[in-house]
Amino acid sequence: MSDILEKIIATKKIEIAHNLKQLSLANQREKAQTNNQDAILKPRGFIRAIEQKIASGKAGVITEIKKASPSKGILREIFIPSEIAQSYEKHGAACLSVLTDVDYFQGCNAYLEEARAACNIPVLRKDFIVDPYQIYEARAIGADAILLIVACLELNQMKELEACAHELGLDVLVEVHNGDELDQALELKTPLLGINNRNLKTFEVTLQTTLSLLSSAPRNKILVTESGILSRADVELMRNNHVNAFLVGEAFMRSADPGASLSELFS
Ligand SMILES: O=P(O)(O)OC[C@@H](O)[C@@H](O)c1c[nH]c2ccccc12
Repeated sequence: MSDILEKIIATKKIEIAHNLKQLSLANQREKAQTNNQDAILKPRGFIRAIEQKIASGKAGVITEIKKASPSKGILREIFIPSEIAQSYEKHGAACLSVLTDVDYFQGCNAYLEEARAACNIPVLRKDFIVDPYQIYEARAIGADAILLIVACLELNQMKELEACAHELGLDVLVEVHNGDELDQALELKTPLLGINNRNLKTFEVTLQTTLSLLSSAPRNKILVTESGILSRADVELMRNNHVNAFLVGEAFMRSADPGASLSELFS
């Protein structure tokens, strides 16, 4: 595991222990199950939304709501998740990804709740998930999908977390950085496979990461290229290589009008 990831996970474990004292696992699960019975809060199909965009010949873009990151610091001073969500939806985003990590990304659960309430598209809880508690919590705050990062999980643990998510009706995005991680990710059921172009050890970003793993990914997977998509040339390079799903944050967060930048990048 890389240094920064190790640090984040150590902090995360303290956060989980703290949250468990505020709200028990049983209570968190009950909230999640109550949401599944609610017309507005029940899961919106995350994978389906991406598939529909791709089937209509468009890119399936997961647009991110992220105030800051460990590698770049503050990305956006005036940060209103509900407005950003509406702007993304209006300009054709397939889904949202909302950072809920407090300590390293300046996110929070309320941002996800606000963003989801302001739109009709599915929302991924972008966080560092290492415990089923966080999956119940994700559903309890209205998330439609979760992220599992292979670099910070054992295979058995990952399978357990995936099963927990699926039981709650959550979709799963599994994230890899290299071939070894890809092999592990293929042991999961989810068809949604994210390739992160950011090296978590050096923070170096290269789209080569996605290109180099393409030939190892089975055709039945939906590949999502993640991080460092900044220009139309980047988008074109990916689409020419049949990568049609994208996860983009920084390029939109630095823009005065995130939705307008989405249109510019993908029109
Ligand atoms: O802001 P960018 O370079 O467009 O990247 C978005 C997204 O890929 C990135 O935020 C990310 C990918 N995987 C993560 C895991 C945790 C936190 C953040 C991430």
